[in-house]
Amino acid sequence: MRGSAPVKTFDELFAELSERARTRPEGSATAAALADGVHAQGKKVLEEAGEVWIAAEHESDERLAEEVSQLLYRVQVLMLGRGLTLEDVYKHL
Ligand SMILES: N=c1c2ncn([C@@H]3O[C@H](COP(=O)(O)OP(=O)(O)OP(=O)(O)O)[C@@H](O)[C@H]3O)c2ncn1[C@@H]1O[C@H](COP(=O)(O)O)[C@@H](O)[C@H]1O
Repeated sequence: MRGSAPVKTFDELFAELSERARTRPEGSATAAALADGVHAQGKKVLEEAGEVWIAAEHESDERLAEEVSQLLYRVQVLMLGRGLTLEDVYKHL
């Protein structure tokens, strides 16, 4: 995640990634991750979850926050890969 980017919410990121999924612009990390398929998207979720765990036990608050942001990103990519909406998830909260 780019540290100097303006702050955005979970919903705002999902809207941005949904647009990337729709338009698939060249150079988009999201478009590439979506093209990789659900198996690869799931592996990324697991990888980032492991990094969150390690950061929680051994690293700074800032590193942990960065890893959590990447996990949230990877979860959103997986949701888009499977065609889930935020509402599909929020109804279970
Ligand atoms: N928040 C993120 C974000 N978090 C992580 N990543 C991607 O995940 C990569 C880092 O993941 P890893 O730790 O797995 O990295 P790595 O395995 O060492 O490197 P890779 O070979 O996977 O790139 C970054 O290089 C990005 O490609 C993200 N890519 C995009 N976003 C946001 O998504 C939006 C759309 O981005 P684009 O799709 O690139 O336009 C923008 O707001 C971005 O800030």
